[in-house]
Formats: sequence, structure tokens, C-alpha cells
Amino acid sequence: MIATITLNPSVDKRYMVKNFNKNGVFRVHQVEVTAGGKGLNVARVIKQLGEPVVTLGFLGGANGEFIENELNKMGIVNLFTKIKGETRSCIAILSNDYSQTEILESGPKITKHEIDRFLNEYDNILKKSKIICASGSLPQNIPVDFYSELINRAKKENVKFILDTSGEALKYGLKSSPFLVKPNIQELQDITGVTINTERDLLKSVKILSQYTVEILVISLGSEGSIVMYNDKLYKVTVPKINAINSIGSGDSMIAGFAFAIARRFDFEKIINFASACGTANAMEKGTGMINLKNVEFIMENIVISKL
Ligand SMILES: Nc1ncnc2c1ncn2[C@@H]1O[C@H](COP(=O)(O)OP(=O)(O)OP(=O)(O)O)[C@@H](O)[C@H]1O
Ligand SMILES: O=P(O)(O)OC[C@@]1(O)O[C@H](CO)[C@@H](O)[C@@H]1O
Repeated sequence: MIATITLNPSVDKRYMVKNFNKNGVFRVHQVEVTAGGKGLNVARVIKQLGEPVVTLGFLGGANGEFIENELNKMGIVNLFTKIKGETRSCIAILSNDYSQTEILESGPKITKHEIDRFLNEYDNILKKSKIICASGSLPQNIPVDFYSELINRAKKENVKFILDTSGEALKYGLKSSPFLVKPNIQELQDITGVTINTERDLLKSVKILSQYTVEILVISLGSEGSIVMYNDKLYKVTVPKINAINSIGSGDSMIAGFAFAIARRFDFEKIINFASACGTANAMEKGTGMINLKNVEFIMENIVISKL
């Protein structure tokens, strides 16, 4: 079984707006709302792939209820810890010039008692899981090294830990050697301090990150595919050109693809191929954390993986 952790879930609202820019007033011509936060997007895609998945994290208030209802509708197992605070909302503004503007709330304050209840549930689930996918930012009052704690507990139970987060939470997480990490280019720049303009800058940053002990290191590059490091070898993954409608959640869909392919024990190149295709398939859909399995198959045939 795969478990996803979303410590800071969110009700994601996507506003479709014509000619969006700074300082204007805009009428929204289409709104979409999903139960989001990275880990929930991951769970939705794992469910679409047909693998059992359970979800953990913190949920509270009216937004928490909305997310619970959505999980029930999708038949996704909900092991979230109930909290007093209100789960956040995040807004994405998509415009006709293909711009994507995201406004992310910081999330509720979590109490010590709520953290303890979460950790109890987590320890239970570690005994039943093959893979943990922990994704996204930390809500308020969660210690910055919290992912590190979760990784250490997973290691004791021999459970593979996939970490997809940013900033300080990623820095601390890396110190505990997760099985797989997947920063995007912005997250890589933030963590290494290297501004990336050229492939040389990119490879320099990958080298800095490779000082941490991580089994699979993935740098996702949006429509440019990704760079993957495994067993001291570097791979460049080129994905086909597609008609991208909404690439928010492509990273999460890629993580879902990795978790699924690793759980099913695919060989290494097929793992990269499958995960990348899930990321690309998400960009072809209106919804966030949504894939069409027929598109995944077609994309897989058109991905090129080369050794660097
Ligand atoms: N426009 C696109 N065209 C083709 N493939 C894409 C596109 N955007 C994303 N992908 C695929 O999805 C993968 C992950 O995308 P990306 O690097 O945008 O992740 P991310 O920034 O973590 O996304 P998010 O945080 O919104 O989930 C890429 O490596 C690629 O395989
Ligand atoms: O604040 P975080 O947790 O880093 O990111 C939150 C978020 O932007 O990530 C997802 C896309 O990957 C969205 O569903 C969600 O709103």
C-alpha cells in the first residue's frame, strides 16, 4: 500500500480569467475547485492508476469538511488528523496568455496534541505501507525538521520515503536521506543558491544536491522533462510536446507515477518513463492531479531517455 502525507492540504481554486495582469479588476469566467495540497493530488492520481492509497495529514473547519467529502466521493481512505484550525485555500489564476499565477495561504496553526495524534496514526500506517509520499509545505507551528523525523521513523520500518517539498523543509529532509526527492528548478535554485540559466548551471546544482545521500534524485523541468540521478549515473528525460492546458499538479502526478512504478517493481528506465508520462498527462487535463490513462500510454512511447 502507498500512503500520502499532506500536512498542509488546501481547497484549491482555479480561476480562468481573460487578459490577467497586475492591478486590474477581473471577472472570472470559469472556476474549478479541488481537494488539493500536493499529497492529495498525488493520492488522486495513484487512485486513478488503480493502486490502494491512504491519506494522512491535518484537516479542519469548513475547508476540511469539503476535502473529507471529496475524498469520500473518490473512495480514497481518509486517515487525516482533525484539527481545531481551518484548512487553507490556495488560488491559481490561469489566463489566456498561458500565464499561471498562484496565491498560497500559509495554513493553520497545529497544536502539540494534534501533532502527537498525527504521529500515532503515522506509526500505525508505517507498519502497513511499502511507500510513503510526503508532499508540500508545512503548516504553522510544525517544526522545520518534521519531515526528517518522519523519514527516520520510516527507515526503522524499512519503508521507502518519497519527499516533495521546498525551502528549509527540503533542506532538513535531505539530511535524513529520503529514498527519492523531486525539486523543480525553482526549488533547486532556492536550496543550492545557484541561479540556473544554462545546462552547465543545472548540472552544477545537481552536483551540489548529490552530496546528500538520496537513492533517486529527480529535477523536474516542466515541458523540458527532467534530469534524474541514480547509482551515480545521470539521465536526461525528454518529454513530447503536448497541448498543455493546466500544468499545476504535474509534479504531483509525476510523484504518483514514481510511487506506483516503484511499488510495482518496474525496472529503472521504465520507472522514469512512467513517472514522466504521468506528469505530462496531467498537463493535458483541465483538472489538477488528473490523468487520462490512454494519454499516459501514448506519452510513454514518445519519451526519450538518454545518459548524460
Ligand atoms: N507543459 C508540459 N509539457 C509536457 N510535460 C510537462 C509539462 N509540464 C510538466 N510536464 C511533465 O511533468 C513533470 C513535472 O512537472 P513540473 O516540473 O512542472 O513539476 P512541478 O513544478 O513540481 O509541478 P507542481 O508543483 O505544480 O506539481 C515534468 O518533468 C514533465 O515530465
Ligand atoms: O504550499 P505547497 O504545499 O507547497 O503547495 C500547494 C499547492 O500549490 O501545490 C499543489 C500543486 O502542486 C496545489 O494543489 C496546491 O495549491
